Amino acid sequence: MADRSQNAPLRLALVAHDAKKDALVSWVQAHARDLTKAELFATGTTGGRILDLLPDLNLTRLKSGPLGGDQQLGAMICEGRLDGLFFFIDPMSPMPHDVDVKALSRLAIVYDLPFANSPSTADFVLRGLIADHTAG
Ligand SMILES: O=C(CO)COP(=O)(O)O
Repeated sequence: MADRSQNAPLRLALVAHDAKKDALVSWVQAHARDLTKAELFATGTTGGRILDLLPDLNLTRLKSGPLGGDQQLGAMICEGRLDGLFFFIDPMSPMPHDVDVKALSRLAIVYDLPFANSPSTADFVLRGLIADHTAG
């Protein structure tokens, strides 16, 4: 994780493809207590779905994924402005913006950013990030 003050909130990105949005929203709801303390960034439609349910979260909505939101998050990764990426990818449907999906995933790997693609992995990644953050 980037070297930051223990008091600074975790900066987490939330993204889900349409078939996975329900799963991500449920996951966010289940972890709302922890996520309330974080600074959240989401692609446009995903962020809207989350804020419909949890309007008090500190969440910044970026462009929709296919309109550049994935690339905005990629830029944030390059600039060291994210501590984790929760990207629930739909492995069953072809995506017209597959290049953006690949680019975002690739940058998460290039920069060794904690990166979760499913609810069970997301549980572990969030727990690890919080433990690491608390340990300072
Ligand atoms: O397509 C996405 C990620 O590749 C997600 O974008 P939306 O949250 O705008 O649907």
